Amino acid sequence: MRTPLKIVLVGLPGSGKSSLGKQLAKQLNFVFIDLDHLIEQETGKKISEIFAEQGEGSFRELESFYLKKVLDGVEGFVLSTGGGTPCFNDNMDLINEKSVSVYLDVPLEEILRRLSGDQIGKRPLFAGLGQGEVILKLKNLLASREMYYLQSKIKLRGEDISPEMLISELMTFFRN
Ligand SMILES: Nc1ncnc2c1ncn2[C@@H]1O[C@H](COP(=O)(O)OP(=O)(O)O)[C@@H](O)[C@H]1O
Ligand SMILES: O=C(O)C1=C[C@@H](OP(=O)(O)O)[C@@H](O)[C@H](O)C1
Ligand SMILES: [Mg+2]
Repeated sequence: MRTPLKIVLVGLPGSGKSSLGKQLAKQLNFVFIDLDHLIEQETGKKISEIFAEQGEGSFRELESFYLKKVLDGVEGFVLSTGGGTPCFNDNMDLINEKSVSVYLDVPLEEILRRLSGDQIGKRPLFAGLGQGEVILKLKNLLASREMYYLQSKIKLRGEDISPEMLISELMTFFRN
């Protein structure tokens, strides 16, 4: 595999971008960047506070700004985006121009299992929703976002996508 690289993970909330990104970066000895975490660090505010105080529009502007900054930076990183990142402004085009994009396509039932409990409260898009409403929200998000996710260079489907699976797909991608 040609290294170093820029690897960007995309997918629905709960698909495992943040968790898998961290593990993948460790295995590849790359820098790990979580876009939400970076925004929180740079603004000194939680994502939920930005949504509540400034609205989603402001969050999307911040998200595009920091995405561009990371993509323009030095190679050798894994970037975990937020679920909406590829779907606003020209973000998906930029991601594909500057990196190897990977779509984590996890079945909705599995995402629903993962997003129960404390995980919902951390995600403003799901705040205050009951179980039935969460599945409806996920279905709606997938319907409107899949067209962006599917533009990814690598697509992985499964309930438990491991760093090893991803590394194997990356090697195939670069062989072809
Ligand atoms: N492969 C997996 N199997 C089971 N649970 C997982 C897996 N990957 C992530 N999770 C759990 O699902 C939740 C959401 O994962 P996270 O990495 O934050 O997703 P994302 O960043 O895509 O929203 C977390 O509680 C995490 O521990
Ligand atoms: O899907 C979305 O629009 C969002 C997903 C979140 O990230 P995760 O996908 O890591 O939950 C975070 O960026 C923000 O709450 C908005
Ligand atoms: Mg995340």
